[in-house]
Amino acid sequence: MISAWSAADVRAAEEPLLVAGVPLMERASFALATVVAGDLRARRRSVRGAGVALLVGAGNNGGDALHAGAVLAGRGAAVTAVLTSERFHAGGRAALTRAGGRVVELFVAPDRLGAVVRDVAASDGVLDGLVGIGARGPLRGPAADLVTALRRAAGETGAAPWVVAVDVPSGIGVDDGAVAGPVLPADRTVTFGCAKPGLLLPPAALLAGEVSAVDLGLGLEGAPAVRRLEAADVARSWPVPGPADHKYTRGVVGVVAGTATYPGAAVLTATAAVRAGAGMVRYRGSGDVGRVVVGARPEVVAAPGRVQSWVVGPGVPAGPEAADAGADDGQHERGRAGLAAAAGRLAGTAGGPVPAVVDAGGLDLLDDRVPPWFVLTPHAGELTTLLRSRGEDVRREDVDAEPLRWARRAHELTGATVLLKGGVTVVVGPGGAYAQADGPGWLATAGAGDVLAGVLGAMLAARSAEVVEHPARAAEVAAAAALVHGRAAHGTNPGGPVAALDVADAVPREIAGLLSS
Ligand SMILES: NC(=O)C1=CN([C@@H]2O[C@H](COP(=O)(O)OP(=O)(O)OC[C@H]3O[C@@H](n4cnc5c(N)ncnc54)[C@H](O)[C@@H]3O)[C@@H](O)[C@H]2O)[C@@H](O)CC1
Ligand SMILES: [K+]
Repeated sequence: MISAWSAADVRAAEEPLLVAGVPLMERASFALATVVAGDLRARRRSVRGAGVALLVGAGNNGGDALHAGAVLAGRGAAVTAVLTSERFHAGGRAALTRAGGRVVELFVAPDRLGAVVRDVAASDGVLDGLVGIGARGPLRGPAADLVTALRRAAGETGAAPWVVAVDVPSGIGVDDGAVAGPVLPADRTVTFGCAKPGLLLPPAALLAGEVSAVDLGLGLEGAPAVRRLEAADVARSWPVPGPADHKYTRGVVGVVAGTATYPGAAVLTATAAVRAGAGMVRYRGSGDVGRVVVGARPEVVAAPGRVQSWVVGPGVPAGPEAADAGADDGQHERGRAGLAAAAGRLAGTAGGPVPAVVDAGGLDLLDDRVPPWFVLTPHAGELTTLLRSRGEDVRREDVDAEPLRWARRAHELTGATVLLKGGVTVVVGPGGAYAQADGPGWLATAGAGDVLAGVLGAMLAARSAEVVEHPARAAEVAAAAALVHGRAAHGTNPGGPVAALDVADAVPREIAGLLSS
């Protein structure tokens, strides 16, 4: 698991160590230099003679870059620091100069920007130490001008140098992942003490490259702001069936999905649930769709009975007009019944509440407040509609710009656990926030969301009572489903296009791989 703490939590954890005289900057900058030296060796065989540019801001982030630059200069690199502010880390500058590095004071000669940009762009490696966790708002002043000019140069020539971000790519929203101004995209981020939320959250996470954390022994306490599950976390909590298990202990998934015109979503959802290890999949939607589903997956039972998680809505049209016009094949009514059962409100039926996955058209069927063991799985457009229906003045662009904020708002407004689909999937529930980046861009294809809903339905059914009793678990299970789904997409055709049904078909092999590694 990767855990990210807020800037304030990191500062609070650093404080006692600094008071005790622990040389945190020395440790951080030496580790940074070691990583950069490794990259330079991998890219051009040797550190000696490599051209390294340091982009240096006013604070300790610039100090880290200067000290790391001094270490690299000591190993024979040709290091140039570009100072963007009249304030800079004096000790770092002195160390760099002693080691033979050069300093360019961009802040006293802004007219040199063009020449500086050419030199930086031609270097073998760039360390971005403009701002770190002390940043206030988007980059401004000479730092912003420099990054803007470097981005423009990269756009014009198509050639961008290797960029290592110091602690974070300068200018990202450290705590919220926002990108409100110019940011130099990094190939790698070397982060200190622990990951920061902005390194996991979109859109900033997409600018961080590969993230490596340097352990500073910070002793962070309390819950992290954002987590990211890794394969081992998912494997550790996977309910591997034992000899005493049977289909009801494995979990039965009830599915209401698709319409007669669009039965594919139902096939994909049911297939994914079967493939993810459901004890049984019960199709509870319209009869016409049910025949298609059973034709595709003979394991599916199209009859009433016990259900341990519901999946409601994939491929079901949204909007009351659809139901009025009969275009929903009566799926809205069946979906409502499934959700009432999941909430434990269905009169006359045995069994208590069970988890539910609510997707696409199912999102229209929700009461104002729903239990936290309901996992809503909207994409950004659907989340916008959901939020607007509850009085929020929000546009799709706002959700794209701040996915965590708006997923959290939807959680607060509905009470549900919210899984916001995207290149990075964000999950917010009573158990906290997760950000998963497991799937390739190729996964953005029709039907992929139906497969995710089926995988999540099976995973919730297997943990049905546990999730209802401890709803904080719902977010973790949802994040785990995103991981399985994303990795299955990689697995089905590494580096190339994927089809949704192929992703579902790759799920069993992916789970076996997780469990055996
Ligand atoms: N506190 C510590 O003990 C450690 C801190 N470390 C480094 O120190 C960093 C934090 O240092 P600081 O607190 O000095 O803060 P930063 O270096 O992140 O930046 C703050 C400085 O940048 C300027 N600034 C703020 N917002 C700006 C903006 N939007 N545009 C342009 N300039 C802006 C401010 O004038 C301020 O002087 C961490 O990110 C990390 O790199 C590491 O050396 C590890 C130890
Ligand atoms: K930085």
